[in-house]
Amino acid sequence: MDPELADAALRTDVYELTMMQGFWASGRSSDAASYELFFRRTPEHGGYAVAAGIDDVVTMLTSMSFSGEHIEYLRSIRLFREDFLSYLSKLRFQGDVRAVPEGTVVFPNQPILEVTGSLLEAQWVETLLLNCVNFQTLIATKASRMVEAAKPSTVVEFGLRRAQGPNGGLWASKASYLAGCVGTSNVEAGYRFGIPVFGTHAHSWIMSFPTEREAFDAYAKTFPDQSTFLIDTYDTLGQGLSNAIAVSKELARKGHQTRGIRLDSGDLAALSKACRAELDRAGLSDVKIVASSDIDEYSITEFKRQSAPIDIYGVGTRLATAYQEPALGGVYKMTALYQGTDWEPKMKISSTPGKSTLPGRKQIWRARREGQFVGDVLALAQENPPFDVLEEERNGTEFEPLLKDTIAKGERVEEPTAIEAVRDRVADQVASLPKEHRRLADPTPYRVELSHRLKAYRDELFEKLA
Ligand SMILES: Nc1ncnc2c1ncn2[C@@H]1O[C@H](COP(=O)(O)OP(=O)(O)OP(=O)(O)O)[C@@H](O)[C@H]1O
Ligand SMILES: O=P(O)(O)OC[C@H]1O[C@H](OP(=O)(O)OP(=O)(O)O)[C@H](O)[C@@H]1O
Ligand SMILES: O=C(O)c1cccnc1
Repeated sequence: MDPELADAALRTDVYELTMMQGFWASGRSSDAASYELFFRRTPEHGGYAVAAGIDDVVTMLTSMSFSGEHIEYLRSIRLFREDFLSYLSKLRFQGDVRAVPEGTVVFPNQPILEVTGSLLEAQWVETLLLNCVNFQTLIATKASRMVEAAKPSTVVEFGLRRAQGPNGGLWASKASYLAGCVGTSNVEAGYRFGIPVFGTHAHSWIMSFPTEREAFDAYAKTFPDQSTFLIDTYDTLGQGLSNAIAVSKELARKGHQTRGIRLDSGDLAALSKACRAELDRAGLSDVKIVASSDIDEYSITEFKRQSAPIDIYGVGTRLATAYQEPALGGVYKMTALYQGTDWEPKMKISSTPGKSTLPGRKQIWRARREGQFVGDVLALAQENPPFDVLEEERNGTEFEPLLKDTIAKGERVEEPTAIEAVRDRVADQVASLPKEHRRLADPTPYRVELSHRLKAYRDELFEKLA
């Protein structure tokens, strides 16, 4: 198992543990509750998000337990009763989880994941699942925006060195790959997840030789079929480009093929045009142009507008840190409580518009017509497909329930999906979302409706509580 996922029992806020002791001490350890994870707003006012981190949550929930050392530590902070610590040492997550499949395109206020189990267990897992799904969804969404902007060019993720710590770097590489990046520079991510790794070389390589030409020659000698020359250390369109062309021609004479050149400063659009023209003139049309340096989906759009012939974008900081909006505000809220014999709906009422929650266990029904998503309906879990809500869409429309059983009584329902299959799913999901919801500027909001029963349920409970 991935070491990041192996030891998650303490990946929680201490208030979860104090509440757990409270439930336990008041004899409520086995009272059941249902919670759902959702976010209220897509990052950067985008039209969609790509759900990620779900499979990792399933792995953590089905394997986590408090070790002897964990219990020792909890004892040392003098908050917990000895008999409660003994209870914790045997605790396993035994609840149920329903979730959208990893890589599903999702929208605000939809339950991405639902936990149903004892109050105590559902509280235990809150923080770790928010930590995992919020970050990976944030990065998968950011990566998807960049990959969409770059098409038909491709995006390689270069973020590890400026990511938020080693775990931030690792999960960013994974989320970026499943959202459509073609690879990463992060060797640990390659090792852990089987993601293709790519790389060029640094300015320091050039600077370590007396001349740029010697640096290129030495690299070409070591990697005759794998070289991408960084040409901007001294004079991009002067010696940089001509050295790269000379070395590439020599490689070609010996039956080898230079992969590319990399531009890392200056006007990347103008430079890429000049480089493309010179490379083509030299018979090196197969040599690709890689651009890097603070690139994001906005500058990629700008490069495209300027018809920059950039084949590959190397994107680091702004992807791995989701630079413009570095957190997804996903939350975990109680929707129902099992009281004696029946489920009782729960909702939080807020004076802030949009912050009240929707009560009850739910299902998301996604309508597709001719392969394209036309809208979603949030319904109560036990409802039949709410065809009546998207009435005008009914002809030829297929409704698919998005929340699937992923954990049943603490056991994984299905093996995790291979990363390549998740990547294919993301590609299919994003392609199924009509273009107007995908554009960066003022995307048309995707249609998400409530079923009549869910609306009535909410209004009734609101009347009762307000
Ligand atoms: N033609 C272009 N259109 C839009 N953005 C561009 C274009 N060319 C470069 N950029 C972006 O402009 C910024 C250039 O920043 P800046 O001038 O600070 O750095 P630089 O050219 O990389 O030089 P240095 O590496 O010396 O800091 C980068 O974010 C780059 O991606
Ligand atoms: O700009 P980002 O999107 O984060 O992409 C990664 C950046 O990291 C490297 O620069 P760095 O200055 O760290 O090393 P270098 O000396 O090899 O250029 C690389 O040259 C890119 O500019
Ligand atoms: O391989 C590269 O070119 C690379 C890797 C990490 C960061 N910047 C560039």
